[in-house]
Amino acid sequence: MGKSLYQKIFESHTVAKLPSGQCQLFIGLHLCHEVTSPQAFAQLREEGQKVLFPERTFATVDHIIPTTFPERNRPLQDGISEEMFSHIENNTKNNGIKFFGPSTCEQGVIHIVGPEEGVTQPGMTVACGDSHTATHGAFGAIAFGIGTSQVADVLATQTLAMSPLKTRRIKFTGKLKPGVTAKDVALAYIAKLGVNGGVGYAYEFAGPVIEEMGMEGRMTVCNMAIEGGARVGYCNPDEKTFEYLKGRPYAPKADKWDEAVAYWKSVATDADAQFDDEVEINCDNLEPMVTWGITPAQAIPLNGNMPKIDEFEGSEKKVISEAYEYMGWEEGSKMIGRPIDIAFVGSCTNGRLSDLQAAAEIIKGHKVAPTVKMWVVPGSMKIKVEAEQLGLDKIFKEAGAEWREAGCSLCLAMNPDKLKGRQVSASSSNRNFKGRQGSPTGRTILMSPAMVAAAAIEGKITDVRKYIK
Ligand SMILES: CC(C)[C@H](C(=O)O)[C@@H](O)C(=O)O
Ligand code: SF4
Repeated sequence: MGKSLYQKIFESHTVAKLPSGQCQLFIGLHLCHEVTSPQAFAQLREEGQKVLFPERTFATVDHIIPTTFPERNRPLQDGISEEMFSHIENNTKNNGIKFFGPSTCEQGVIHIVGPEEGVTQPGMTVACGDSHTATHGAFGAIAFGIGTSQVADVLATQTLAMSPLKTRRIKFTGKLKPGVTAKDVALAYIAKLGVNGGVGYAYEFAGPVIEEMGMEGRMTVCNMAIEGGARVGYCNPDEKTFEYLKGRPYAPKADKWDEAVAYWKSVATDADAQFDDEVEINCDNLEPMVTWGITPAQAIPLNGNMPKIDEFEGSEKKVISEAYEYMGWEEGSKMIGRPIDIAFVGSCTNGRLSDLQAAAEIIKGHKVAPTVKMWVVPGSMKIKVEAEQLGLDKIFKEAGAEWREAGCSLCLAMNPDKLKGRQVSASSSNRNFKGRQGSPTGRTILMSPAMVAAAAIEGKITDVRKYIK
């Protein structure tokens, strides 16, 4: 019987069976950011341990770094942020770990930098102290988030104690209509399967819609796996994957390339592989999606109605009521037409070049509504440079948007970018939890970058398809 990519990679990276029944899994690539690593490095120091394979860890600074000058200048005004920044700089320097920092113009959100530098490759196990690590699964890797104590385990042993997950293949069939994007696909599967639907599973994203999608779209789809409860989400590697990686700084060089591609091809799911579960989602009639509530699963098609509280029972009813209470909308009403205050294009979900291009295409020749502030935050410094070479910065600035430096920015607001009071944000990020964007009463509406741009123009949630040229 054939095997899935998940099974192949998990088995080939298992170095031992532990007395606990778990497997000791070798971690090919470890990614680090400033929030979840300082304690792990401190633990190693206290225990007198060394980083076993420093060449397998790569780090950057993303969450706390301001996206404007002079706030970005060191020392950072916020003491805790400055401390985290110095820790990651010193810890990487003292342990011989590569740091993609702002001074070398390689900095960015870790899940954007890994693929961009070519350190993320098919067939790998990838771990990072961050829940959105499944992003790297877009390359045909098993990638998952870990906690700080596990970060210490990886630094010291390059392995983790893990149990294999069950597998679910989600086949996206049909064809996306114009104006419908990878973000809408992501919101659609989470809305269908629920925020806990993927608990205990690795999600394989497959089918013609995924095959058609570019690498950046696949990263968006995988990025949000955890929002549907799945710690791992991946796509099978194909020619687009190899094309994306070719020539990247850490990708295999010419003499090693063919060998690498042969291995990468070998890890793809076999035609006769069995899954614990299979789901099909037809995308022919998929509409642009928007969230209305406080979880990414509380998402509806743009022209749809929000649910009525009475349609639900038990704990589900409680979550729905809580969402209405927090957001302050009338139950059963629509999201289209609701005013927004902030429009945010960025994050590891939708802060890549194609996302900025999609937003720029919509906003070109228009102005941001006077009631709205629009922030465009490239996911990495390299993306910023590429976007500027294409003139995207000018398009945004002419429209009245702010063009910023790379970082997580408003996605989690662990930096100066924050909502104020009850502000409503149209956001291309991945989480709409209560208080997520820096104000304890702020409200987040998740959507695609193109939808954010359209909302910025009108000052309210609107149909992006009106603006497709
Ligand atoms: C700060 C970090 C641990 C966190 C995560 O794990 O995802 C953050 O990136 C987020 O998106 O909420
Ligand atoms: S961009 Fe947002 S989701 Fe991604 S790592 Fe940063 S805070 Fe987390």
